[in-house]
Amino acid sequence: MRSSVSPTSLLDDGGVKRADALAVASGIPLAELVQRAGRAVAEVAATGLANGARVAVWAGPGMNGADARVAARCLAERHDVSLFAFGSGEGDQPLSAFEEDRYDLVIDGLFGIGLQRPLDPVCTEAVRRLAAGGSQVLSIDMPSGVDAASGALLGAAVRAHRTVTFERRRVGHLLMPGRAQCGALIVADIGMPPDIWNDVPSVADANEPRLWLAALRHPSAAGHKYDRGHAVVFAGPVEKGGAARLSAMAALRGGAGLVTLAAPREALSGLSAQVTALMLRGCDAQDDFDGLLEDERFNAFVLGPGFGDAAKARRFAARIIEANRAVVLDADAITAFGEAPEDLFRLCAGGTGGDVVLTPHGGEFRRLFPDIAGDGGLSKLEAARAAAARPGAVVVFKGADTVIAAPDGRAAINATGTPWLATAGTGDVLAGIVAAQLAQGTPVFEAACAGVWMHGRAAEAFGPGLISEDLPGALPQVHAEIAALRAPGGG
Ligand SMILES: NC(=O)C1=CN([C@@H]2O[C@H](COP(=O)(O)OP(=O)(O)OC[C@H]3O[C@@H](n4cnc5c(N)ncnc54)[C@H](OP(=O)(O)O)[C@@H]3O)[C@@H](O)[C@H]2O)[C@@H](O)CC1
Ligand SMILES: [K+]
Repeated sequence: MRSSVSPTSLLDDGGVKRADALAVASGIPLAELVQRAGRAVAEVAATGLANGARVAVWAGPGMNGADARVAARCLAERHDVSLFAFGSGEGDQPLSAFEEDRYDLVIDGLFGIGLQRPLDPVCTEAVRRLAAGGSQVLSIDMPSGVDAASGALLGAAVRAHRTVTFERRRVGHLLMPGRAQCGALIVADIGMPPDIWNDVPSVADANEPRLWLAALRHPSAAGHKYDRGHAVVFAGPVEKGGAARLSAMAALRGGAGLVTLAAPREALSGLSAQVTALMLRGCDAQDDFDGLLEDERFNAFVLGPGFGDAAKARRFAARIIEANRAVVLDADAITAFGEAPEDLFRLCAGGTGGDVVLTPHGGEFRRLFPDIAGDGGLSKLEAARAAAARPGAVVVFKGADTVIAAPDGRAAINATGTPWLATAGTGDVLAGIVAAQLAQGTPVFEAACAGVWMHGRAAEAFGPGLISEDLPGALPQVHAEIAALRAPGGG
């Protein structure tokens, strides 16, 4: 847990409470914070609402409900507002009287970070009625029913079109399924004194450029291709060559100066018909492989996409790690250790430990870390963090809410990407983009974070209809975006 909160920081309940306490100690009463939060909600709510629009506001028993009551009072100046109360506190009607289909907007202020248990039957019934109708829904802080600490649904939960939170996001805003329940997330500034954040604990970060921008190596005008490293992607049998080729293309577009596809000789002619900027090299016997490792210019490796042969994958992985070279182990290279993951962990512990990136999706994660995956009490963030500590490698736990975790406890949750990324070959591309960062000398955690962000951003830039082959071609736009952020005055 870091003790200094930056804009990428994600807070838990304790962090929010600490921020509140420090703000109070600095002279802002809690009631004033609630006023500011409520006014911020009203401001977001009013966007796009015509005068006289019908608005239903749900108010729960805690401060989430208090925010809702302030918002209701502000909105009542121009709109037709009905307040539905649950638990203590006044309202026009009890929540049990809520009927759907009559409102232009429903504001959900039942529970925020204080929700610790499933919604009770009255709230559950209101959520069911809301879901059955067609109203726009704005949740305050968290959609009620979602656990702010993990993004888990505690039972029935509001599905919002928009969620407005305050100052800093919570883990549940980024982890699925909570993230999907939030809809569009708006972070409102409620004027917390900036210096309080030095004393607020952060549980993790959102994976955004400001987290790793300063660590990226960037091509310089006077630079040479060798300055940007030489990545090697191992290919397997010819019929699986597409995966390694995708990975290698992504490494090149990702910014590696040179990329070599190292393939069995029988696969070379098939590959050579389909590559131009990539270099090819035969790699069958141990001597071929040793030759690669002896040449220090090859400084980042990708092993796994379309590789096949599990025994060979284990051997290659062992030698690369023992040689302390940066490597992304993906797909077949992860599966190869599925029977005996402790062999992989031992290897990582024996090497530098820092320059190994494992990129499991859910199924591969379960095979490598069955006990962690089987612990239903752990969020995806906690699972990734526990996994990274075990082998001493950076773990990229993939999915719609990819978590990147380092052995030293740093962790980030990704927020870029589209549902179109769930298609064959996108994982191969990700491995290549991460390798490109490693080849350029970016430190391993930042390399993994940047690669994951760029991969998702490339998918967003391409848009619907994406297939994995489109991703490398979308990377130039992403590089341009990053370059703009680095320019004086950028982000
Ligand atoms: N800095 C910031 O970000 C700021 C944040 N602010 C706002 O404060 C919110 C957090 O407020 P909070 O701590 O009062 O918690 P909240 O979510 O209202 O719920 C607690 C209440 O619900 C009750 N309860 C819980 N579960 C229940 C269930 N299933 N069924 C029934 N009851 C249940 C629980 O009762 P208890 O568990 O004690 O029995 C308690 O009464 C935060 O989300 C944000 O909106 C701003 O106002 C200021 C600045
Ligand atoms: K809420």
